[in-house]
Amino acid sequence: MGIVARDLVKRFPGGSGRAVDAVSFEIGAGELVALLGPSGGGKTTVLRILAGLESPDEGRVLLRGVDVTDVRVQERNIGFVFQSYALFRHMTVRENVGFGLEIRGKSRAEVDRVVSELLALVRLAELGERYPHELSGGQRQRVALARALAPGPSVLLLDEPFGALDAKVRLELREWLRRLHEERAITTVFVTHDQEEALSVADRVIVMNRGKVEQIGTPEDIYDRPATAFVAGFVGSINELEGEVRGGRAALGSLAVHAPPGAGDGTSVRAFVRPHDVELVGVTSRVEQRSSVEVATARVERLVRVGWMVRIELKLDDDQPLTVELTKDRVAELGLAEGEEVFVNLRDAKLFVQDYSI
Ligand SMILES: Nc1ncnc2c1ncn2[C@@H]1O[C@H](COP(=O)(O)OP(=O)(O)OP(=O)(O)O)[C@@H](O)[C@H]1O
Repeated sequence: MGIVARDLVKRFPGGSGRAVDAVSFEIGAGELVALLGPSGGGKTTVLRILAGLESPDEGRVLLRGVDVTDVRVQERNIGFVFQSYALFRHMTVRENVGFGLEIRGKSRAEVDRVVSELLALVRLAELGERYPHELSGGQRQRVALARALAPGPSVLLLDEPFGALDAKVRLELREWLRRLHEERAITTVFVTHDQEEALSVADRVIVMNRGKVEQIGTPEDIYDRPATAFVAGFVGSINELEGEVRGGRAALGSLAVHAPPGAGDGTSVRAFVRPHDVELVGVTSRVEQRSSVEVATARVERLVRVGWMVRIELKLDDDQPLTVELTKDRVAELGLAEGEEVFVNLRDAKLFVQDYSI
């Protein structure tokens, strides 16, 4: 096992409760895992406890099978990269990457060899003599990663490593991190509040909220089988509908979907619906027949064009909002316009009765 966190608890003086509340997980050697959650959820604190920068009030940390809870940060053999990990400004790229090796007393030849190898790995071989201010943000983060990798850590911890970069660079670095991981397979944990980043890069995702682990699973588990209402709402959903079980069906305004098993009539339910699970059948005045008994009517409140996608904000008969995303071509084909009435249908919904999920 690469990393084991066992029942970690952390309270901060003056804090209102537990910043980290009985957090346990196991990360396999060579796994790439995302710690995902909203701001203040406890992700950074967990990462700092793994690193040894913070000590837990309770619980243990094991790295490669060894209990390191009481081992100092310098002796944990960990590499870190933080969001704004400042490089040494007066040092070139090569000197920055080699710094950790120099202070460990490695020979000049050894430092040169490792630095060249890492600069090739992070695709910066040509820029070794530059200074940090002569690099782009994305290049600087790659230097920070090379520097973290230089001493040969067994674990790499990244705290929002791409958080400060613009969307395009973030996307490139994500792919690059995935490739780097395929080449090196160092056990890696990265913190992010960006669900897309977590789902597209990680082997597994740990979702945290209010100091607790909500779910641990593969990106598919998290997206397709959310364990809690929090996960369903945080990952991928922008529609939340309320309703109740009636006649064996979950009635969500004028829509109806399968009811959670065992939920009797009158049970209140919350449904989370992905925008692509809403089917927009057509404009009522132009559709001859309802294609299914489950189809409901809704009014188009707003059409928001975002690149080649159009976000369609609907209002159901009972005034609950519902958002659909379609391509521009599909919107043109359907002849959608604000103020029109349309037929909608739900292909899928994640239903929760309090904490109970199906
Ligand atoms: N040094 C500290 N002293 C007091 N409270 C702290 C300290 N560090 C974190 N906290 C509190 O602990 C809770 C968890 O914070 P943490 O930074 O771990 O969350 P996070 O999920 O990483 O959020 P973010 O994405 O905003 O960094 C928050 O309520 C925060 O205010």
